[in-house]
Amino acid sequence: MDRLLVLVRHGQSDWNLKNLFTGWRDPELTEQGIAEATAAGKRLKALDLSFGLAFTSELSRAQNTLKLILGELGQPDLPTIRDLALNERDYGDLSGLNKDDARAKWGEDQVKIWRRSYDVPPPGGESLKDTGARVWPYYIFNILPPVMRGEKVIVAAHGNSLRALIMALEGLTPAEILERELETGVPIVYRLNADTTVAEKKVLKG
Ligand SMILES: O=C(O)[C@@H](CO)OP(=O)(O)O
Repeated sequence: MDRLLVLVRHGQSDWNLKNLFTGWRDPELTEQGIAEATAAGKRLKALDLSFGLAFTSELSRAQNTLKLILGELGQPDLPTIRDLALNERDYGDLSGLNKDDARAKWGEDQVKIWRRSYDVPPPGGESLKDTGARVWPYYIFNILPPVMRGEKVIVAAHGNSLRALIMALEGLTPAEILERELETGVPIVYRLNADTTVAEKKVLKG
């Protein structure tokens, strides 16, 4: 049975372009982001992939990325479940601030800790661990069952909500996840073993 799971971070958003902490704020895709999502759809189509079910967050950059991908695949009406559990990590008080301005104010090291450490939350926001505490149960109870039934699932979400998922899926340590970056609009294709571990992983870069 093909236990297929595709994870894709949304295409470039307006706030990615402006270098602003985004979190739960809801900017649109840029033209480049639209092109990235379209290209992601074409790459999945070139592999002859089609899906039985899609998941996305409550944020429009992820929803619109999914829509563009499904359009390319000729599956615009694919059943899609949206859930807050897949939203980006909440950046709290940093949301809306420029990342370079934050480095100038608090220092490179502190900003890296807020952005990439496992368990240090930014003021008023979530750490990656906090994000994992909502993403991972959602994965186990909602996403994994259809994957294991062979329904072929695509998840369009966010840099940090997907890093939290990937950490558990690939069994990465806090030190390993610190260095893991996800590019916008690049699908990661997983095939799972019968025991839910990863059998195969392919990153679909252009
Ligand atoms: O701003 C954000 O919400 C995220 C993703 O774009 O940024 P970072 O790379 O700092 O985690």
